[in-house]
Amino acid sequence: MYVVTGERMRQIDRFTMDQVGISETTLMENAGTAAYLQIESIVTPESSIAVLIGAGNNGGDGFVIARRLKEAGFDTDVWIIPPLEKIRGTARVHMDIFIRSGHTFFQYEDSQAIFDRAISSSTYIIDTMLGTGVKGALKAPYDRIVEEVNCSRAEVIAVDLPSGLPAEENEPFEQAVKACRTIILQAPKETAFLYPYAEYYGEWTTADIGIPCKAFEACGARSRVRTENEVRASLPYRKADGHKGTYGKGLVIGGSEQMPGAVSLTTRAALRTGIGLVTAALPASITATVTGTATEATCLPLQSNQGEMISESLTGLDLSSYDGAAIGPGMGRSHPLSFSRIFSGFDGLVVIDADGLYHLAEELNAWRDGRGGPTVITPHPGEMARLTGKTIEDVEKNRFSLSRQFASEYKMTVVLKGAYTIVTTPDGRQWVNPTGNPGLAKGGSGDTLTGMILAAGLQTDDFLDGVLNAVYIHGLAADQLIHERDEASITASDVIEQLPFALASLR
Ligand SMILES: NC(=O)C1=CN([C@@H]2O[C@H](COP(=O)(O)OP(=O)(O)OC[C@H]3O[C@@H](n4cnc5c(N)ncnc54)[C@H](O)[C@@H]3O)[C@@H](O)[C@H]2O)[C@@H](O)CC1
Ligand SMILES: Nc1ncnc2c1ncn2[C@@H]1O[C@H](COP(=O)(O)OP(=O)(O)O)[C@@H](O)[C@H]1O
Ligand SMILES: [K+]
Repeated sequence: MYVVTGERMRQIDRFTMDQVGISETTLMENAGTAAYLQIESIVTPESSIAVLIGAGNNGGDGFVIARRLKEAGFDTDVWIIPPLEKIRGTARVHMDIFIRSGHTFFQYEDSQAIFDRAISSSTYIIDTMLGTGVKGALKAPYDRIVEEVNCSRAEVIAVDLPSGLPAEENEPFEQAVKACRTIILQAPKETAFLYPYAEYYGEWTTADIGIPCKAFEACGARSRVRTENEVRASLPYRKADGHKGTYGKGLVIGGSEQMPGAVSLTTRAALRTGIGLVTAALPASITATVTGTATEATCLPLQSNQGEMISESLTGLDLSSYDGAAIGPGMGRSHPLSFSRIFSGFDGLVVIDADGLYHLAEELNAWRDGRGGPTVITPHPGEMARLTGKTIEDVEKNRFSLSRQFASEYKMTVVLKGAYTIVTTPDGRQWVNPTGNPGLAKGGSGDTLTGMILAAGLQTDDFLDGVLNAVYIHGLAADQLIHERDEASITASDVIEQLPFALASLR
């Protein structure tokens, strides 16, 4: 499933019409019919339905939906919001089909008092006023109507986009329909995965309107949602004759006297994700904490000062016997640490997280040319802000484009965490992760993910599959936990102990 901007969707529509040869009239018929079939399965025969139609093609979809609802015998009132002469092109074609099929409509400008009553007495409102063509703040009368729709008790079903909401990131908006559900046409738009926009969609589904995959590829769509099927298909199996070396030997570098638990979580998560062997490189004074909780791990005690590892202990590390390393969880920030030097001659997977990202930000230029092996960074929005010199607000407003810029500039795979984590490769491919819940918004969740990424990345032929699977399964484990437990009380340790079940559910 692709994720698009409004502009990309327009290019894809145009390609489908001009190069594939499916006319706009057919696409609109498909869109309206696909949306109708979903609406029909939600509404009941007793429902009273109001379809609100705008001037553009979103309104055109509305005419098809309204025609199908009326033909099926549903109690449906159709409200055309703009003056009739504003409805042109393909939307006009479908308006004429609607009229020639013998159906009637109301015009908002002639009967505002009746409109107000209809809005307050309808059980369902179908919002086909504005879609991806919305520009700037809502003009009259849409501003007033959106307010009224949002105050009504009706269940609001938006088509493609809640009217007024932009399709892509970093677009300001003041007002939009707050839908209970949104039926998104063909491909989710970026804002379905960005807050606060995402709240306006309510629950959403997609409706296939017949646009071929080729149109997405030809128009350069590069963002997708990671699906469960893709995770299942790329999940590694244990070979009958496999041994511990087959599944990766990983080094977790981190921990401090102030934060001994982080490296323990990372190590345990790596073990539960199937790594063959894991070693924790950490200040000598905290080895007992880690071995006490991750019995299966081996330790590499490092020299420290004031409870934190020092530069000399890192430069002395011999990485030659490891397939990959994760660095950063709980390591502290008191002493300057340079990673570029220790990893420059290492061609294994490197995952950088937490305090590791603080040290990385101090020497970013040294990473511009990439390394021999893949580098994955896992910033939360605060860490991404520091890495990019932006504010957290800027990061949250530009999650797709900033990830892409950073991944390309520093040749790293960026896992920008948060609700709907986005994974971006240096060549600009992007995946939105659909799993996870606010139960994960708790200290230790990120440390867990880091261990999972290291372990999963060492077990797949392409490390990227491992990264995407780890992000998906981390969220899936948390989603499974909240079936029976309260979201607020799940911990990172619970997530780690759920991993065997989450993995089993994907086999
Ligand atoms: N192009 C295609 O092939 C298809 C498009 N489809 C539908 O078409 C939609 C996009 O159609 P359009 O590009 O016509 O755009 P819209 O239908 O979103 O709206 C454009 C209209 O809204 C008005 N408008 C824009 N900003 C406004 C504001 N701030 N306040 C008040 N009015 C405003 C414009 O003057 C214009 O009349 C999609 O969201 C989808 O629902 C579907 O029919 C499927 C096929
Ligand atoms: N609201 C949410 N919905 C889904 N996932 C979330 C949500 N909040 C946090 N997460 C996930 O939880 C993890 C938190 O990581 P991070 O902030 O680094 O935690 P810590 O540093 O405390 O270990 C990330 O994987 C993030 O995507
Ligand atoms: K709409």
